[in-house]
Amino acid sequence: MILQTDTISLTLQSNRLLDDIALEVLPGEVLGLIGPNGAGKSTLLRIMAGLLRPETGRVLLDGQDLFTMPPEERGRHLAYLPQEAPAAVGMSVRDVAMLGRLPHRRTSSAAQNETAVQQALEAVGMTAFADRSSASLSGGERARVLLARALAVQAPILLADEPVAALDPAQALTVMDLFGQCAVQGQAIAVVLHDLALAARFCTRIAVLSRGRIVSIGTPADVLTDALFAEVYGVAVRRCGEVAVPWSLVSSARRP
Ligand SMILES: Nc1ncnc2c1ncn2[C@@H]1O[C@H](COP(=O)(O)OP(=O)(O)OP(=O)(O)O)[C@@H](O)[C@H]1O
Repeated sequence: MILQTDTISLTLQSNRLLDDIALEVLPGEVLGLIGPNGAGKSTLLRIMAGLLRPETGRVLLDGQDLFTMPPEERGRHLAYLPQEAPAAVGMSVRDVAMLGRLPHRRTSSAAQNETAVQQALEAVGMTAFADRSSASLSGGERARVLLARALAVQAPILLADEPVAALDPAQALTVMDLFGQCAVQGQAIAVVLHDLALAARFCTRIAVLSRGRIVSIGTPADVLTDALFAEVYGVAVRRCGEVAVPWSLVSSARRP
């Protein structure tokens, strides 16, 4: 399945949050969405997930307007991992992951749902935690359970908002590698990241948002240039091999 945004714009409280965003997420790719704080990444992802209506423009799923689709059908096609989620008090880790199966409640058997949840918990290394209260988890463990909930949907499109922000380097690598495997199996993945080294390593394409506009899109090598770091983030970088390390501020006045 292909997810497209067709020149999306959104203004809230006189703020132009998104401006003419035309983007597509293709099967087999991990599309990284990067950009400074407040650039509009989460807002864009929420619109792409059908959780927020754009002011103008459309979101198309294989050519069909996402907002005309029955919510359960949309939920089977698109899995969304939010940047933050309230603690699921009173629910076990397995229960939280099972929430990912809600869009399938009329179309899948209990055994299919159970298998999907088991596979998702295993993929994020949380099988041993299945019976634990989700409220008792560490921040990184909670993030992995939320990812398991999204994986349990088994949707052709996965939209993940900062899925590795709370993870240690080994867990972050594991999750990004998992996204790569999902893409190889044909899923279309869009992921918001602040870790540009991980974006460079694992994303097949990167789109850069700044002040609600896409200012650059392409392969990591094409996009993550020194000029981009200076223009968009206002930082100078030093190169350690292939990795660009933010080193000093160049112009705080240019930052959003
Ligand atoms: N309901 C709203 N009304 C007005 N402004 C809003 C609203 N929701 C979000 N914004 C603003 O829109 C901008 C984009 O927010 P968004 O969360 O999409 O940014 P982001 O790129 O994901 O940032 P971050 O990297 O900090 O998570 C921010 O300046 C935010 O304050």
